[in-house]
Amino acid sequence: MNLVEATGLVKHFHTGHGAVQAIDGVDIAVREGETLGIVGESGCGKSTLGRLLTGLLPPDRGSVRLLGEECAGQSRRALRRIRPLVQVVFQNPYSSLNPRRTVGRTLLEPLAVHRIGTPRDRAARVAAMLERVGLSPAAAARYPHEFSGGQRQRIAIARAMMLEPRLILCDEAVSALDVSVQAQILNLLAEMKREFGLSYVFISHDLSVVRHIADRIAVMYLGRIVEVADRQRIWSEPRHPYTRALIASVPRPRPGRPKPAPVLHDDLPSPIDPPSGCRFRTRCPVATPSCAGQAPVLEKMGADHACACFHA
Ligand SMILES: Nc1ncnc2c1ncn2[C@@H]1O[C@H](COP(=O)(O)OP(=O)(O)OP(=O)(O)O)[C@@H](O)[C@H]1O
Repeated sequence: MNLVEATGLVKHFHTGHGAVQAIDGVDIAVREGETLGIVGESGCGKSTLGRLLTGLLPPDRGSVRLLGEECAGQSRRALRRIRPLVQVVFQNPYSSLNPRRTVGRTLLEPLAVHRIGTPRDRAARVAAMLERVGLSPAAAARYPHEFSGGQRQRIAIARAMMLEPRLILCDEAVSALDVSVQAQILNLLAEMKREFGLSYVFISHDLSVVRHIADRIAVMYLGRIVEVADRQRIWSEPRHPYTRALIASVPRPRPGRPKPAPVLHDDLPSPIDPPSGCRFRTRCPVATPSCAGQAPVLEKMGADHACACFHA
């Protein structure tokens, strides 16, 4: 079953330089209990898509159905009912936690806003959740600056869990952490998913991170999904030249070997004036003149695998 179903999503941001085509024709679903990874270079539209899929941002066009309910075009009041089911963990726990509030107050707040439980129940829930994420209940009396980066991300996860959500958007949630701490947080997220039957939309520019946590991976390029498949298939049988380039650029340290040359040399073209037809064609090693015409659409390449490339 699908927890989220998005079709025909378009989101442009109007700036002094023109309209940024952040999302331009995306169809994607998030299945119940899955982790959907979204990867792509910085500026491809990952965060915008994550915010659209979780109802945090309204699309210009298209539909987002969350648990069967249409989010697009709904009033704030109507959205308030489904909001608690969707929570977010951002990249930077330093800025996403209020430095002037104790951890306990931060965790209590969502319960108080939604009038859940008595004050005593709420305090017990906070203590239990702190323990669940690997912190002491005594952490409730302390302030964010007293914790390390990894601990703060545990607090952010605890806060996201307080309202028993069905879906958590993790936007570069481990990108600011050291590799060993990243692994601990990824393990915690995986445990929480199993235990609470959660789904995640997991956004990262780092394919090697997404590979560890995602069940399915959607690869984005300039506002569009160019390939989507289960994680093994994306890794072992990538069909889109952009996916191949991303995989080739994942560093695989081999002692004594020189570092490979970068695969994606040029910068991402401007999302204000993207290339016609296939948007990747200006950087693509297999592009032909016909790629400048029609834009390729996602076509089925096998079970649970789709790719938008004329040469796939
Ligand atoms: N509020 C906004 N106003 C104007 N442009 C925006 C806004 N939000 C995003 N953009 C632009 O939309 C495009 C997609 O941004 P988005 O943050 O979704 O990409 P991303 O892949 O998540 O990149 P990053 O990893 O750098 O956040 C970028 O060109 C960005 O500058």
